[in-house]
Amino acid sequence: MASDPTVTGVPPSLSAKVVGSFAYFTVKDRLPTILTKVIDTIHRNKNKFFEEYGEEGIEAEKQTIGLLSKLRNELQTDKPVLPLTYGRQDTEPWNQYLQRQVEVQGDPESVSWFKSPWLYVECYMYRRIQEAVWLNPPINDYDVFNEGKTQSFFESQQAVIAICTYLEGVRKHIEELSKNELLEHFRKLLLVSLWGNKCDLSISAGKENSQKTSPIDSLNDLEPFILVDDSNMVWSSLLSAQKPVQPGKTTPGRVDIVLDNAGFELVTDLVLADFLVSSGLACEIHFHGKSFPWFVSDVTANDFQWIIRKVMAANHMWMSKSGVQWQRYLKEGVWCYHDHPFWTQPHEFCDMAADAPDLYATLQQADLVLFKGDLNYRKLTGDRDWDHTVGFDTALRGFGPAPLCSLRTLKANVQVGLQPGQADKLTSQDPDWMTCGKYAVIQFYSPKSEQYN
Ligand SMILES: O=P(O)(O)OC[C@@]1(O)O[C@H](CO)[C@@H](O)[C@@H]1O
Ligand SMILES: [Mn+2]
Repeated sequence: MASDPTVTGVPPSLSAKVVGSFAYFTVKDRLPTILTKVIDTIHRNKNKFFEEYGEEGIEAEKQTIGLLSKLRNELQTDKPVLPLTYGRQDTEPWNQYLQRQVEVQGDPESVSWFKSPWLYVECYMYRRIQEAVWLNPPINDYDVFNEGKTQSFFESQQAVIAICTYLEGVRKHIEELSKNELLEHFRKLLLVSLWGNKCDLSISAGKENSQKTSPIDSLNDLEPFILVDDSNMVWSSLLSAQKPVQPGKTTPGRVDIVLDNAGFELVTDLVLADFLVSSGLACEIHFHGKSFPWFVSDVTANDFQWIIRKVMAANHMWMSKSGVQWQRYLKEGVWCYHDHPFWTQPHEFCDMAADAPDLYATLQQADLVLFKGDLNYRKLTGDRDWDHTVGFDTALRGFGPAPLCSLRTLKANVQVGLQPGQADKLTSQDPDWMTCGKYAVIQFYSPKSEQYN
């Protein structure tokens, strides 16, 4: 059975019912803005739908916009959350989750947009956007967020070139590197992947948000903004995953990366993954993405393949060489991409073992799981009003399929694992520290934690 949100000792979920909170402003302003942009995108593509599908395309465009306008109205007038109607594999779990909320909140009327957990209604909005698209063939495989994701990649070209060039430099000398040099490169590429998370399009409500400068050069300046840095434990977990195969020879472990955003952030993740394999720190990388467009900029299978094709086809030697290598890793099965419906559901991750046991079992096979981004952090910690000094392990509430690490820039007001006084100091310096995207954490937890202390 999934976790009961009323359990004593567990703080309440963040919610728009707290007027003036970040959740409140998100539901009141940011979500309707995102919905309006989606409607506008579909409308702008009317001619394209006509060219592809004739009158049927126009009709589908009209119907989709009708459903999305209705959704925006439900949100803005704080209507109860409605069950999903379109039958997909995930419809039943979504409707069961609604039922669970009704039980917790008392009656269906109170499970409304402004009165329910923020995490739940925000995820629900993306699922309803997709329902509106799925219900309207022939445009039912249209990705309403595609334009922003591809634009974010093209606008980050210089930064992509910079990190691919850096990667090539490391790869060339990889055999000669000392352990300390390897550690230094590892930490740099971990940080590049961490700061890559600044480039999401949901926090900016779809407004352009790309990387313009060289990410390697900015690392030193960004160092003071890392509030928790467990990178040494991540490194130790990789070393202790090395298993002896014969005297003097070891084989590295498996790393899973739970991806967040497409565009520049995805490139930083691929570069890190390439480094882990080519340095012998990992033998296999499993990427986990979303099975439909999610939170504006999250990676789907299409985005994943598209970006590798684009990097391969680039007009820059080291960039295209990286792309060719990544394609090879995929072909050889050294890298693989998975999606699972659980990633596009509203559950806290402490529910995963009960509600998606197959996914939990998959993650248990990893030696290290990297969780990218803010939404994953919210789900790791249940998006609850935790005291900032509560331990990351406590906030995980039993979730721990394998040693894991969150690489996250702060864009929502949940943060655990800080030192006493640290949050107060930040609040006095920078009242928006939890939501402005300027700060970051590298937070590690291992179910076998004694090993890393
Ligand atoms: O998970 P990501 O891409 O780092 O961030 C997603 C995000 O921008 O969307 C939500 C705000 O509406 C928050 O979870 C977070 O701020
Ligand atoms: Mn995202």
